[in-house]
Amino acid sequence: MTIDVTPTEDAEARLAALVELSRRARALADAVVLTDVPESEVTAVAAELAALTERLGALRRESPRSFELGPGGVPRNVGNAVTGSANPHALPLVVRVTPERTVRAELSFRPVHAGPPASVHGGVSAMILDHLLGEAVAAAGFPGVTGTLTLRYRRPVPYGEPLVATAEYTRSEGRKTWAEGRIALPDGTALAEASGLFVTPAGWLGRGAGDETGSKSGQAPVRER
Ligand SMILES: CCCCCCCC/C=C\CCCCCCCC(=O)SCCNC(=O)CCNC(=O)[C@H](O)C(C)(C)COP(=O)(O)OP(=O)(O)OC[C@H]1O[C@@H](n2cnc3c(N)ncnc32)[C@H](O)[C@@H]1OP(=O)(O)O
Repeated sequence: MTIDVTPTEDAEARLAALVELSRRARALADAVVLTDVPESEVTAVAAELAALTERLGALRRESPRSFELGPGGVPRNVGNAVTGSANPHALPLVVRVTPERTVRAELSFRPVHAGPPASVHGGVSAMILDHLLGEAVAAAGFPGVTGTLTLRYRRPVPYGEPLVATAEYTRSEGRKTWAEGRIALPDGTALAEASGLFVTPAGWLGRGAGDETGSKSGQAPVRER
């Protein structure tokens, strides 16, 4: 796990530029899957993209940004595949912890997430629920990695429509913690439901979630077992 020192203002400005780049890359990806322009135009755009990719690759990190402390010591993960504002693959999902320490995210899937006709790929729904259940166990003070994840797909998940994903901690036993969650229509109709078992790696015990010291993280500390 990489923990950066508190960033400077310049680093924040550069991050804001990366967030904007990622936003535009997402719009590009949706345009790619929906475009109906002629082949010559597709080929021309592909050539421009190759040049842009080369420019970005002129200076590369070894791996995407991971957990780090943002301004005020608040942990963030801007490179994450689900929540990362600086990752074009991410929705990005904005997860809120409720006063009851359950978690909730409002989301809308995009054309790039298509699976069966007019609906979202089941693996994409699973990815979202995996993350949300992981947030729920972390919010309860039992952060961990996914051991098992079980999905029940009740109805097709549409893209382009407002949806709500929620999850909550259910129980804990030693280093194992269980959680449940669902993706639903705004009226609460469940479309996909998940239950999962998360395991706290032994090396995480006694530490704060999101930082090495347990201080200033703004997250629940890893609970005593
Ligand atoms: C410094 C603190 C930092 C905290 C930071 C947290 C911040 C949180 C903030 C924001 C939330 C973010 C949310 C993220 C969500 C996304 C999650 C993912 O996508 S995770 C990627 C996919 N999952 C993997 O890659 C796991 C790969 N597997 C492993 O690493 C190991 O297998 C691991 C850790 C799961 C288990 O390894 P062992 O060596 O610790 O396990 P052993 O000691 O054998 O088992 C302990 C107990 O767990 C059970 N167990 C182990 N693995 C299991 C499994 N896969 N399924 C069911 N049970 C399992 C065992 O049966 C045992 O149970 P018995 O104590 O005997 O009752």
